[in-house]
Amino acid sequence: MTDSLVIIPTYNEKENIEKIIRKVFSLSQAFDILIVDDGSPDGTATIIKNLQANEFTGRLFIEERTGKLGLGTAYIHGFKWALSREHYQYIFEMDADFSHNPEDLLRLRQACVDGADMSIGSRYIKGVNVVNWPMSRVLMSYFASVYVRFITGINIQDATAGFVCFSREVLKTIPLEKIRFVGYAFQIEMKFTAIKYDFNVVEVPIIFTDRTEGTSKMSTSIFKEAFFGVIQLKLGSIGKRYKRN
Ligand SMILES: Nc1nc2c(ncn2[C@@H]2O[C@H](COP(=O)(O)OP(=O)(O)O[C@H]3O[C@H](CO)[C@@H](O)[C@H](O)[C@@H]3O)[C@@H](O)[C@H]2O)c(=O)[nH]1
Repeated sequence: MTDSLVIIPTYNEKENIEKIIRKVFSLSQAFDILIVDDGSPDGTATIIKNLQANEFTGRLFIEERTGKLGLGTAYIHGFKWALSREHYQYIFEMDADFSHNPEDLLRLRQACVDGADMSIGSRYIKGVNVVNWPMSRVLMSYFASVYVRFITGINIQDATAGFVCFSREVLKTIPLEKIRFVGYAFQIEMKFTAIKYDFNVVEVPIIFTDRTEGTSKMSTSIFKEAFFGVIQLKLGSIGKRYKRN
């Protein structure tokens, strides 16, 4: 039984999903995987269920939801699933499309073993480590983090990062039912809230490589949610007490 669970949300990832599952299971550290699939019309779930039944029973899990409900709620669903199983001490967020290198799971885990409560795979600690994104997307993502720092005051270089290791304690403490954002603002909200609860959040440098298979689900509404969401987060935190039980 392993203490580490990687949660991977999926929507139409049939080109990537089998490869990423095999890669995670080939690592030197044992990880379980939970996929949260939103009824992908391309049949992603069928691929996962076959692997689960034929090769990876007891290590690979799937939660299926009916329809595209967003990245944030997929992770909240996965976090609750993980918390209901006592043995998971390190719970990860990772994309399905290899933009996050699964090898880096080991470094993220080690940062938490060494004392961090939450470790973030960060593209912007030492310059800009993004491969194959158009310049417009790099600039948007980089300046999104500058904007988040400016408005919220949190000292995180990569505020929208989606490659994260949480210690169990962080997910037990953050009131998950109050996390309100569903797109990339969700990533900002989780980091902001963990810092407000005074957890030790560290950034680990990674190289982010844009997907070569499948398509991004980034949209204008997700961008807008993040832009205005940051202001809402800041205003909503004023006068609020973040007290651990
Ligand atoms: N279940 C579910 N999964 C989803 C949904 N939307 C996206 N996903 C899954 O979430 C992962 C990331 O989605 P992408 O659409 O590939 O994200 P991206 O545009 O490459 O965004 C990257 O950059 C963002 C901003 O920096 C990051 O916030 C994000 O995590 C990711 O690393 C993929 O595994 C994708 O299948 C959804 O509504 N439901």
